[in-house]
Amino acid sequence: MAPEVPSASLIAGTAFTALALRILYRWWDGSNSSGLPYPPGPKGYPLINNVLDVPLERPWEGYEKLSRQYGDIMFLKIFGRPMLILSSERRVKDLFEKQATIYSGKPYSVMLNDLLQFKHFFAILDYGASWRKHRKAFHQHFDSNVLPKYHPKLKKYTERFLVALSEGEDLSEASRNAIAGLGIAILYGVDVKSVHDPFISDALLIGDAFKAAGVPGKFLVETLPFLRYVPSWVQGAGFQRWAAYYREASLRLLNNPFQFVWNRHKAAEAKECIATALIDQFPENDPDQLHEDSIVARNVCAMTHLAAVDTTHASSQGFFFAMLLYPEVQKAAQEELDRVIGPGVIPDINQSSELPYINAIVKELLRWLTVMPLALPHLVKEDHVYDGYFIPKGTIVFGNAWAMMHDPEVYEDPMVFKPERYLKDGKLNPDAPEPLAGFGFGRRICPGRYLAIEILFSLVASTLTLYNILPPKDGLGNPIVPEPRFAGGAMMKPEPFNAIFEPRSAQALATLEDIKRHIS
Ligand code: HEM
Repeated sequence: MAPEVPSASLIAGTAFTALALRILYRWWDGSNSSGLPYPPGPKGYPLINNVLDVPLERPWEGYEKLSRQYGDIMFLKIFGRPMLILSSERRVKDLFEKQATIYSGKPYSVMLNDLLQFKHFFAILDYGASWRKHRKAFHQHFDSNVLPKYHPKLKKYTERFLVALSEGEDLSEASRNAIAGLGIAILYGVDVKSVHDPFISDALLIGDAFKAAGVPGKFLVETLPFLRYVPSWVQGAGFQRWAAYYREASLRLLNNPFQFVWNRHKAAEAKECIATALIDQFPENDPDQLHEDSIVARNVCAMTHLAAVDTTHASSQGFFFAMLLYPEVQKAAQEELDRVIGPGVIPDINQSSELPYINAIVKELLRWLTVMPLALPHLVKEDHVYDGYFIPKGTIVFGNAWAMMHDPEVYEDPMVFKPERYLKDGKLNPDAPEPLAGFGFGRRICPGRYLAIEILFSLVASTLTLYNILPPKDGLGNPIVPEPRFAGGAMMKPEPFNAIFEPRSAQALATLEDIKRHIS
């Protein structure tokens, strides 16, 4: 008997089911409309795809392990959202650099942009005309050729740090005060002495929120955006209450310091700084343009404030921690300082080229403690075919900076802190790899990297000139050397630790006394 002709509704039902199954299968098996495969990656499950493959704790290490199996370009999907992990210089160059027009977007984050309202000063997260204006301002104020004008301030805040150590202040707080104080002075021309000053405290608060929100997979609302409409009183909507708390600080950070300087500048009472330089460029006779430029200027200051402090502070903590674990590195550095500059004499930042070992310590610090191990994600702006693979528009791309800077093929004994790897015949080796992946990639590379390196150089050189950095002792007088343990969400830094700062010599004490006399 001939089979019955299916009714119209049966056809529609069957077609719908077939289509749904096909979509599900594609989601699952990795095929796509281009006919080309996605880059290799773990298979995952229908609907949730690779959710179970995503490492939430120390994700950089988890992805590095996965990439040993799947390769240096690895593709995953999270609830249908494509994600790419690049783990080698070659892949980073090919995509972030050579295809920069496609690979320089920033993913839209519901938590960051909408719930925390960071979108105001994260207009920079977009990749368009507005971003170019922001980026131009960053270059104008942070390229290496303009840094000398900040050197007197760098010296002043470094000296405050050295004195704080001599007075037994908490190491982490002292270095944060110095770095944040320097940032505020450069940006807003204001001298703050403590992280408890409201000029700084909002930035620290926002930094905490940013670090939490930056962990991929931390908030379900990123994957299921409709959750943003759930009212905060609903059971399980703790993320709404969390966001409301930080939202207020984000608006204060954006507006208050800048407005304060603008008002003072109008009264001719502001000190010269980046904010006043930006204000001076405002087109007074074009209200629309003035409005737009004033938003960019606020964003530039707030964004820099936020981007500079926690990162550089985490790196500085990495240095003090490394000195406890590697006393021989400390000795070698002090030998160079005493020989080239003289005992108890703090080198000027302009003498940097005479101190290859100190420079090598800074390089090794940036590699060993990769503060931003997965840097920050980029977004693919259009479909792209690369090396026979299809990479769809909307893919979120991470460069695994940690994996690149701990690749044993490039850095022998990658877990060991070894400045010598950058030296040859007592000089910096021009053929040694540059460990800069921790500053991100391509057109989005950190514009503050030159300043960060100068701050670190200044802290390293001056501290080692004046102090021996020693582990604390137990009741029997035995040194307690900390375990090399690093805390990390989106950012990596050593777990809290203690260190003793012992003035190295009579000359060092005399220098400290001299600083105390002239410091303001
Ligand atoms: C050790 C210290 C620092 C580290 C490890 C660091 C790292 C990074 C990373 C990984 C990115 C993302 C790059 C990308 O998307 O590919 C970034 C962006 C940025 N950094 Fe830094 N940074 C540091 C210090 C600073 C300082 C001192 C400043 C300011 C003076 C600064 C300002 C910025 C800004 C404005 C961006 C956003 C650039 C954009 O999206 O176009 N950073 N940084």
